[in-house]
Amino acid sequence: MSGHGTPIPMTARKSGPLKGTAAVPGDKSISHRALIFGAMSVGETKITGLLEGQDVLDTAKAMSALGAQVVDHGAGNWSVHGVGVGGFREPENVIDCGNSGTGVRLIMGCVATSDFAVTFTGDASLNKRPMGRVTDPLALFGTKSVGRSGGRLPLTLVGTGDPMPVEYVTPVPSAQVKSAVLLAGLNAPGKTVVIEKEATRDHTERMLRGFGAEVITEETPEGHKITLTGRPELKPQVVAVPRDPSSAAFPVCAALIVEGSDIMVPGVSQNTTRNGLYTTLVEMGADITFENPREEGGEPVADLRVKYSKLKGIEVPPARAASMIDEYPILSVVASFAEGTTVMKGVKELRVKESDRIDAMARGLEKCGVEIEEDHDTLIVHGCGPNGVKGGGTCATFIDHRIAMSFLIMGMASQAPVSVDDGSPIATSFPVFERLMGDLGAVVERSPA
Ligand SMILES: O=C(O)C1=C[C@@H](OP(=O)(O)O)[C@@H](O)[C@H](O)C1
Ligand SMILES: C=C(OP(=O)(O)O)C(=O)O
Repeated sequence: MSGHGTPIPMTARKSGPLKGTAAVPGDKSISHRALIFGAMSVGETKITGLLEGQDVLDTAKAMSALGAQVVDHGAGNWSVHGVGVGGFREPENVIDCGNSGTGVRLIMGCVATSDFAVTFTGDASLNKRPMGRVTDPLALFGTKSVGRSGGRLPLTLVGTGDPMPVEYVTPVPSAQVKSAVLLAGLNAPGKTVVIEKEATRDHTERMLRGFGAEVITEETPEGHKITLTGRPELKPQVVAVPRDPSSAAFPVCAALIVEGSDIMVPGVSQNTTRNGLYTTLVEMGADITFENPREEGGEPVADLRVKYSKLKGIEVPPARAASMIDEYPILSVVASFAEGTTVMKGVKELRVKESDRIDAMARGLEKCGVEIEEDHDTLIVHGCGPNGVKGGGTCATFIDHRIAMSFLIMGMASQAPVSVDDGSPIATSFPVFERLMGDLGAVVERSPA
């Protein structure tokens, strides 16, 4: 099992108006996939703007262990010399995916239909997360797995060299599950079909098409149906990774709650499977203008101008959850500064992320003087409105980058500073968070343990 490094306690204090441009790093979902699809292509894929967060670096290492040649050329420029669909070799060692659910679940998919075994592990957070949601559908191809109780890591997957094509209805809204099945289907004969009741992020479908696979998506009475034709020859691509809307959420939300702020956040995805937070913020009264709409790296993007805003609480439609699943922690911070109540229902998937995010946010918000209500599938935040958020808490982050960043953003607008016990996981998805927020005028610092 990998560790997650020495804890880094951090504190954020009430900050002056935030000003300037926040150019956030590359999209994490697309970065993982660029490396994986590059490794499954025949020839050299060139990637620019790759997110060099630990989650993605762990996927790069895994692709090397499986036989691809992965080269870091510096400044986000990478190349992957792929081995083709069905061309992976048995790794000599355990594959350690660190903190990354996306990494481990997608890589399980892409080795499931190869004729060898792979053992996977991760850090203390990843090793608690459910893997049955991926190993169950992979078993339909003929793949076997043995893990710890509850199907948790460390886990050995015994791939099959003689896979069956599969039709699978996903029982949870999860792009990771959908992607694992489609990746396994790449090396299966015939057509692999995934049906999801609620559409989840569609980067796998878009990018696989870009790499030359036949992927058909259609709306059916059963749900959103994706059909992949197996055993394509994937063709190497030049991938320009767009900026990550889930990382952009942090400076955007900081600017909304820190008085007098006015910032630009360029290149934020408007992909409807990812932009639920931005729709929600506008409904809450956020002053955000979407400038210069265009396409970047195959994704619709816009430059966001964001100004401090007086916000009101709203009820977030549960049907929007998949398109903003990683943004509920920072939304609950914004909701704390709003006037009125924000109701987030249909969010039980948050309980199986890097931490139980409903519990982690609820406990930290209470410590900072915010009144909340929760049940298994719901988080309700009673906004402090004109009274302001007291702050003053030291919040536990449970090896979860989004919990750490959310509470630090809260500290930038609270009456008293907000601390987190460990900001080290921020490096998994947003390694330049401290510098970027500091450059905007935020006061965030490493505090003595
Ligand atoms: O496919 C992906 O890249 C991701 C899917 C989401 O997870 P689920 O598919 O498990 O909801 C999301 O939370 C994660 O950060 C990235
Ligand atoms: C849930 C997340 O990532 P993963 O599932 O890849 O660990 C996230 O980044 O918020």
